[in-house]
Amino acid sequence: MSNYFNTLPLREKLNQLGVCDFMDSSEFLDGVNALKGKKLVIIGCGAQGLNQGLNLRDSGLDVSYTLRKEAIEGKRDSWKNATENNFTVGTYEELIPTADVLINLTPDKQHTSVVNAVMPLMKQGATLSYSHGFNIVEEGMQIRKDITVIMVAPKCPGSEVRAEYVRGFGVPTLIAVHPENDPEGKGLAQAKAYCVGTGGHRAGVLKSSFVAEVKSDLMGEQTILCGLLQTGSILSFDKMIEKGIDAGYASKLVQYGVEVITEALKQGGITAMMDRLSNVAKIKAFEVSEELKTIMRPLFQKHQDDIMSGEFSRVMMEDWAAGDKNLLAWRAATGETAFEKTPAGNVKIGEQEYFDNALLMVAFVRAGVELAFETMVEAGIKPESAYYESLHETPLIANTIARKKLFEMNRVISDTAEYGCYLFDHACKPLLADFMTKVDTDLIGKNFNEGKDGAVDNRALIAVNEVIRSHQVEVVGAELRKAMTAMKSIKTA
Ligand SMILES: NC(=O)C1=CN([C@@H]2O[C@H](COP(=O)(O)OP(=O)(O)OC[C@H]3O[C@@H](n4cnc5c(N)ncnc54)[C@H](OP(=O)(O)O)[C@@H]3O)[C@@H](O)[C@H]2O)C=CC1
Ligand SMILES: CC(=O)[C@](C)(O)C(=O)O
Ligand SMILES: [Mg+2]
Ligand SMILES: [Mg+2]
Repeated sequence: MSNYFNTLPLREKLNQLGVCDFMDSSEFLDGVNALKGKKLVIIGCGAQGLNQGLNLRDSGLDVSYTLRKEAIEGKRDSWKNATENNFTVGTYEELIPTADVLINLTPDKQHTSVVNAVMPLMKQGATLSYSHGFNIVEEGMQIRKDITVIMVAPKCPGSEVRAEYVRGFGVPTLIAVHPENDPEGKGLAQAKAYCVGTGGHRAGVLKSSFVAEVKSDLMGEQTILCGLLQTGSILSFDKMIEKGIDAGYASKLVQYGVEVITEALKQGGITAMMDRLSNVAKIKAFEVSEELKTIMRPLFQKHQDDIMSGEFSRVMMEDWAAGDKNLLAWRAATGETAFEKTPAGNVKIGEQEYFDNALLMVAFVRAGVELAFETMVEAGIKPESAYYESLHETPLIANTIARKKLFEMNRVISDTAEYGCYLFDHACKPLLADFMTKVDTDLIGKNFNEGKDGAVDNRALIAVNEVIRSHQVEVVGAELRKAMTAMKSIKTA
């Protein structure tokens, strides 16, 4: 097997990277019909497996789970997840031959061995589905020619796939049919129905490609979504401790602050988030974020370049082969950070205080979202896709941090995302060392407006507003949010 993307001629690479059609709600009028009465069998019952299955069942589809023997015999968590939710669970031999659609929701590092094990058991003309195209794109997995291969990739953690559905909304989703495996031409209709089943169609669906999904998904998770939220949280917390801010307060400000701040982002983009600050504070946060963008841009570009060339996946697969040596060491190190070890204090922090006392975090979010968006678009990812992957998903990741800090984020996201998150974090912290020496408690820990009379230069303010509002992520975001009429507010701390 070899990297599928790298075997393509440039013309075809560009062609597949550029596949991105926003699907109008009228495309989903047929609901889940294309899958009604069909047998959906999910392999794996973890973050995506359980939550997608719950949504699909609530949408009227027939869902069961197949697990490896050891998981069933050992009554592992995946077995408990499925049985406690009253799903039928069976071995590969029992369930796979009955599946019309086999949904592979095992970790990416297991895909080659799992797919090789299940393929001989699949019936003629069945469909194999993925929620991330790594195995197809980066490893060049070959699937039997009678099988239809589709992807339905929710742009968010599994827990939030469920939470948004229960709220009556959904999460933006990328769907695709692998061009090498669409023998009957039914892939797209099935992917659309699947998306209705998870609720994705209420938030926005892009007709994408395996290639475009992989090259954007890896970038988002490594940089703004997980990597930078981790770096920003740790640096913000450490600075407050260094400057004598109460540890319980600092812990709470960061843990819940990311959620409060990014909730504004989700509702109204960077503009709404920045508008939560006073005018003086906004100008300051703008300047800080511009500086952060300058410092971090080369790192964002390196991540995107390594993702495009296949270097990232090559190195990560070496770690898979080494029994996840780096992943496990980095996971342990994250657990030892002072931020993780300091519980949120029992102090009241008002909603507005999360903005006023944390300009640095607002600046990190603006810088990270814009950089991820810009870097993806420069690399050939379409703006709509880049928007979902950078701006819309950030609050959905922040929700996991609010629950149980970086531990919870890294537990819920895929191992692939977790690996990339640590990789970025380890490179980013040293890059920001000089910058952080200049940061004081006016930017993180105390109210920036305190002791200031609030006066601003009108022209400076107008110029800052103009830069923020005219950024392409804001323009495309305003358009995409028009389709999000069912979006709900999240109750934050
Ligand atoms: N995590 C997320 O939120 C997101 C994940 N994705 C994608 O979804 C897919 C699933 O990821 P995720 O939900 O994180 O996975 P998890 O790690 O949460 O769950 C994996 C499941 O697969 C089972 N499993 C693990 N190894 C094997 C194996 N060798 N053979 C059979 N079953 C196995 C596990 O059960 P057991 O070990 O008990 O057998 C578990 O139920 C990936 O492709 C990922 O990229 C996409 C978007 C977001
Ligand atoms: C949550 C999600 O979309 C990620 C970050 O891509 C993943 O977990 O792989
Ligand atoms: Mg993702
Ligand atoms: Mg991912």
